[in-house]
Amino acid sequence: MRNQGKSLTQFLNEGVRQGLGLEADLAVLIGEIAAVCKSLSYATRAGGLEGVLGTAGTENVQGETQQKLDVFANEAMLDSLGASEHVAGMASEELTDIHPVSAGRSRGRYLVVFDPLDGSSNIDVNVSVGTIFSVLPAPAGVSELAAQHFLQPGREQVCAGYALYGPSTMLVLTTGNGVDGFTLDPRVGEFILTHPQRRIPADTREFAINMSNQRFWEPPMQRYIQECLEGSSGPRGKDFNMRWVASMVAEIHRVLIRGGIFMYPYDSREPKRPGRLRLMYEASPMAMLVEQAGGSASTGYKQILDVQPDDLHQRVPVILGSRNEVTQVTSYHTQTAADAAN
Ligand SMILES: O=P(O)(O)OC[C@H]1O[C@](O)(COP(=O)(O)O)[C@@H](O)[C@@H]1O
Ligand SMILES: [Mg+2]
Ligand SMILES: [Mg+2]
Repeated sequence: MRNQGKSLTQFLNEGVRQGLGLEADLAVLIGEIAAVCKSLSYATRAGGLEGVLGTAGTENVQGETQQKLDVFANEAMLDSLGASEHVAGMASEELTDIHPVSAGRSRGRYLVVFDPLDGSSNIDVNVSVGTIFSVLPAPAGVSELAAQHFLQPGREQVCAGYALYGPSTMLVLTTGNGVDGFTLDPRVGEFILTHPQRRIPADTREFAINMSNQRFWEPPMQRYIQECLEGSSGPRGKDFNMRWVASMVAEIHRVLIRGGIFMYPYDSREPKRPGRLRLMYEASPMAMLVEQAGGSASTGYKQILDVQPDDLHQRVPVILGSRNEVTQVTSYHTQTAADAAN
């Protein structure tokens, strides 16, 4: 077994001391988020032993069936971060409305938005799941926190990250200074820096998309995937590999480790819904991580981090990962839009 590296606590303390834009109260908040993720890792690991598998028999605001672990993870986040003096309020995939935190004390400086358990269709089949979080500045001097205070574009995030509950548990985060990955050492119960300053290679031969939706995609996406499938004998002149885990956390982790492009594009299954993934607690935090690691994140028409949310649970098309590949897809969108305008 290898020796211990730097712990998350040491890393955060150093970040604050070096004045690299990491404020002391944000560092404390990140430590608090990490602590909840640790407890969720243990719950996920216990699986059937603790009776956490299966559906909860309820639906969330989006009409999706909640798994027991969705509910448990949501409550764990609300309970733990509700006790933080740095949090003014929270919003979650599993809550219809915002969850203000104040109760008799001065309001914290941050809003935390999260997907408490991402990939919940994978829980019962023992495949990787995770927690995605986004930290935004809280408004100063408002008497009552409202949903509109959360509706900030991803560029405003002061921290974004995820915990991945896989063969090992990892915490991957950015505060705007690159992307660092930590592995939970189960022997000491600490997150240890194992993947400092990740960089996503600009080129890739690996794509991730749910191919079962192919007939519902727009022409630029049809073209891009068709060309990937044609491989070395097609216009791209190279063979591609495909992956689909159905846990965004696991897909983005793969992209951060070895490159690739991940897409959940617009599709016409439900025309009023501009995509499957949620902007505020799936797309935006992942887009910040990917951009901070040198990759790119787009809806096809604009950078995800520039999308102004108009609803907490807003959906958005997502195309992110290796920079040159994302550029290839967006160029097809731009071209189609230009052709339609002429
Ligand atoms: O059903 P599909 O198309 O495979 O959807 C998979 C996508 O849905 C999600 O699981 C949605 O997340 P939740 O489990 O938090 O609802 C993403 O992680 C993933 O990319
Ligand atoms: Mg999710
Ligand atoms: Mg979820």
